[in-house]
Formats: sequence, structure tokens, C-alpha cells
Amino acid sequence: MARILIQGGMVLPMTSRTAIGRGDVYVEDGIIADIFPGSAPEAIFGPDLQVIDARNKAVLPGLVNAHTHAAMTLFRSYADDLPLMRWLNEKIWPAEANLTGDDVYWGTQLAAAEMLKSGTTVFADMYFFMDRVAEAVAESGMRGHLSRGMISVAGEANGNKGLSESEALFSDWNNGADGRIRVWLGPHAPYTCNPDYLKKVMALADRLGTGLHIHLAETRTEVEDITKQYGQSPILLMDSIGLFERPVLAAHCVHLTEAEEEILAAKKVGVAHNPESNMKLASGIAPVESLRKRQAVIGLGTDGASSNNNLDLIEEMRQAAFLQKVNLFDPTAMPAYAVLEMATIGGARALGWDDAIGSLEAGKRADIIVVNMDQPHLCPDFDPVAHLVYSARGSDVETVLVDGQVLVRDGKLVRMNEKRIMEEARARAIRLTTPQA
Ligand SMILES: N[C@@H](CCSC[C@H]1O[C@@H](n2cnc3c(=O)[nH]cnc32)[C@H](O)[C@@H]1O)C(=O)O
Ligand SMILES: [Zn+2]
Repeated sequence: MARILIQGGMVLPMTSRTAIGRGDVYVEDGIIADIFPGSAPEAIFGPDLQVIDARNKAVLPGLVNAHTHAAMTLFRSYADDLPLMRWLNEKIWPAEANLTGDDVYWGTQLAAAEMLKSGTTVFADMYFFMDRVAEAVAESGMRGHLSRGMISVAGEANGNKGLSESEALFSDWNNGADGRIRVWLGPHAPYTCNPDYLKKVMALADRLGTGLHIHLAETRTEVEDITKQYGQSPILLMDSIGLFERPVLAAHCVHLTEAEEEILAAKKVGVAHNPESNMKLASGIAPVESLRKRQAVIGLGTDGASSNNNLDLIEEMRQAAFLQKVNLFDPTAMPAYAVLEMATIGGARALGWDDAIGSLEAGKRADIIVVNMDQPHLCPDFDPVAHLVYSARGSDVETVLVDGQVLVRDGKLVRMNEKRIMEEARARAIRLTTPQA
């Protein structure tokens, strides 16, 4: 039996703010067996116990990246300073047309390396060649919530391919990698999937017993175009076709009326908030403080590295807080603990994975990060929550466990070959963005 004790840290279980305190987290065979306030009893110790010293460190659940396109790391800083539709149509989609499965595999490896080093243990991904994404997730030791992006606007054959590949991905990989992979369906957006197609996607999801990951209400242009085409906004259109009657993870949700906020909250739609992508593409400011007050389910995402341009959720937390505060002229809006909840248990709920991850509780999987707080920019020690959200950086993450396996130690990747991954990514990025003769 593999036994680990994370000893003497400031434990933030993310079950409630009052539960925060010094303690020992005890892991057995990949599962959190117990959390001892103060210190663990003598009986726990023994020669087979691996002890991780967490004194002057924060111990919290692994961060949940609730929306990304991992392999888009290959397009990091390839196309900047453009609005969404020009960015997609003129730069990203033409470059993506050259992608191979190997590119997606290496791009995902690069993303996994970056995410793990900054404390992210699970990511919700929507892309293509998803079997190769699954392979990279399996090898990296991370957890993946994977969806094959599906569209209907490129023709019926393409739409059907999306459906059949999604079903194959589900049967090959759902609960794969020792349960570290779950598969949902990924209809891309209302402007790339028409209602008839979405109904087919919904039927498939119900037959498989799984959920949907979609982009919704990202830009004003989307809301205008969909309203012109179908007579109602993206959220109302989705509601009217019954999309929200099953688990849904909706990325962005930037442009909402109050009635739409109510629908998202009432239907328990998981909202993936991506403040940096929304700022960079100038999409707008999602009303997440208002959604939070309505008890909506909200997670935090980075979106792809090509619209962020990194996958650092610690930085994303800070931006999420500041954006709400300045937008509402209210410094009490989106307080630090609420942001940390979005990045952990909120994200886990949005992914429908809070049965197993998102908080430190006996019985949950041991996805745990240890952050070094013994540094000038995190001193003195008033409030570890505020430090994590307002002062910390991804590089402060020292140790990362997924399923009880140590994947980052002393800030270094244990099983991944970072140098090899970067060499592959550099070469592939150049090939992908060079016009073919
Ligand atoms: N284009 C694929 C299906 C979509 S995969 C997911 C897609 O989302 C795109 N994407 C990335 N970020 C965003 C965003 O913020 N909004 C909308 N789409 C995005 C990304 O470039 C990728 O093409 C096909 O032909 O089968
Ligand atoms: Zn996206």
C-alpha cells in the first residue's frame, strides 16, 4: 500500500473557510484517507510512509482548468491582437487545418507540462485528434475531461464525423487511464452547430449518459448573429431546444440578461469563466459576481494558450477578482475565497466531477498541490487565501500530486521530459504556420 503524509502545512480543504488551519493530509493508495488538524497520530508513522514536508507551505486541492484547448499551446503568440471571429477565421482555423494527430499529442504534452508546474491537475479540453490528447493525458499522469469539438457548418459529412469520433472517444477512453479521463461531447458553439445538429448531439449524449461542453454567448457579435438567425439569443435558443436538461459545461457566458443568468443558475449549467481570454479578445466581462450571488455553478478556465497566452490558473484567479471589482466599482466584489472556490471545487462541480475531486476530503482522490509560501512576495502570513489569489505566481507551486502520484517535486516535472517536449513543439509550430507550397 502506498502511503503519503503531507505534513505541517496550512491546509485549505475548500469545504469551508473555517476549515482552514494547520494540519497533516494523509493519503493511501491514491485516495485522501484522512486530514488531521494539528498533527497525525503516532500510529500512522512507519518506514513505508513517504513524508512530504509542508511547513510554511499551503496545501490545497489541485486547480481545475474548466475550459481550454490544450494543444493550442502550439499557436501561442502566433495570432494576437485580433477580435474572436477574425482571429478564428483568418489565423487559427487555417493553421489548424494543417494539424496532425502527432502535433496535437505534442501540443497537449506542452500544455500538461505548463499546467502541472503551475498547480493544475485536471483540465476540460475541447479539440480534435482527442484520442491523442487522451494518450498525452494518460502518459502525463494528469486528469482530463475530454471533448471532441464538433461542428455542423462545414457540411454534413464533417458533422457526422464529429458524432462518430465522439462516440469512439467515449467508448475508448471514458473512465480510461485508471479513471483519470472522462469524456463528454463537445458541440463547439451555436454559430458552428445548428439546432438540428445540436439535437443529434443531445440524443447521443443521452444514449451514452454523458454531458456537453460548448462555447456560449462569448461575444456581442455571436448574440446579434444568433438572434438575427433564430429570433432568440444563444442562451434562450439552447434552453428552448432543451440543451440544459443534461449536464452542460458552458464556456464564457459573457453576454447575459438577468433572465438568462437565472436560467443558467436554475439549470445548474457549469459556467467556465475565462477572464484573460475575454479581455485579450475584447469579448467583454462575464457577470460572474452576479451569477455567484444566484448560486450558479462557476469554474475558472484559461481557454487556449493562443488567446491568453498562458495556462497559469493562479494568474487567472487574480485577474478574475480584479476584473469584477473594477467593472462593478466595488472592491468587495469577488473576494479571494470565492475566486479560489471557482478554481477548485467550483470547477469540479462545473465538470460534474465533484464526486471525486475539487476539495480535500476523506474519500476523494488525492489531487493535491503544495505551494511554497516562505518567500518575500508572500510574507507576512496574514491570509493564505489572499496570498494565493492576489500575490502568488504559478511558479510558487512546489509539489503536485494526482491520484496520489507525485508529478511535480521541488517545482520540477517528475515524469515528463520538458526539453524534448519543447523541441517538438517549436519545430511543429513552425511547420504549422508556414504556408505550404
Ligand atoms: N474545428 C474543429 C472542431 C472544433 S475544436 C475546438 C475549436 O475551438 C476553437 N477555439 C479556441 N478558442 C475559442 C474561443 O474562445 N471561442 C470559440 N472557439 C475557440 C479552436 O480553435 C478549435 O478550432 C473541426 O473542424 O472539427
Ligand atoms: Zn474556448
